[in-house]
Amino acid sequence: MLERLPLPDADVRLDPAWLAPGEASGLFDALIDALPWENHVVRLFGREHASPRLSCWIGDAGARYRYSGVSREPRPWTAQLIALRGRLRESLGVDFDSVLANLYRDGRDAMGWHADDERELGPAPVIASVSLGATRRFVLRHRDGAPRLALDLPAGSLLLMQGATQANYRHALPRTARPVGPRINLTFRRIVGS
Ligand SMILES: O=C(O)CCC(=O)C(=O)O
Ligand SMILES: [Fe+2]
Repeated sequence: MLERLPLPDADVRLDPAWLAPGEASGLFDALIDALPWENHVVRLFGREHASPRLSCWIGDAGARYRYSGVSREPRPWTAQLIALRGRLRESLGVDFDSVLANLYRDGRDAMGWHADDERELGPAPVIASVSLGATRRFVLRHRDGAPRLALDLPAGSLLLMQGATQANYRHALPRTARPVGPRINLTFRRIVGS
């Protein structure tokens, strides 16, 4: 069951057990082999850095997307991701056209503070985030500085961010010194007007 979290100026919902444990681990094993994981290079203050994770952008042929300032053509859907997209349509009534897959190999891999507020996603993006593998902490912070909220995202969890969430909050997946195994996160998105 998706439960709405007590965050003002946002609409964030969490189901910690959206997938059964066996389904989540089967999907993790399938995706780690099936997806063409890449180490994207990001430009920061004029310098190029390998981003601290592997990723892969998948979507319908028309779902062009700008990411780190570069317009990307998506990779084609895999059978597992088509099935998962269908499950999300049933659960949420939302038809996603693309998914950004991230692979955090260990606790050194992370994602910095950002909002998924690219123009392509429209004024009130709906983002469905499915986590597989190791549990990692996810943090949200209001653009005013507070409030902030930390959540653990276990394997099989579904986190939904919609409404004014991206306009008013940023989120991140911090590094951790704790020994943690690999984690896959899938953020399903819908490109408005594509
Ligand atoms: O790994 C996560 O849980 C967050 C990923 C994320 O924020 C993104 O892909 O935009
Ligand atoms: Fe994000």
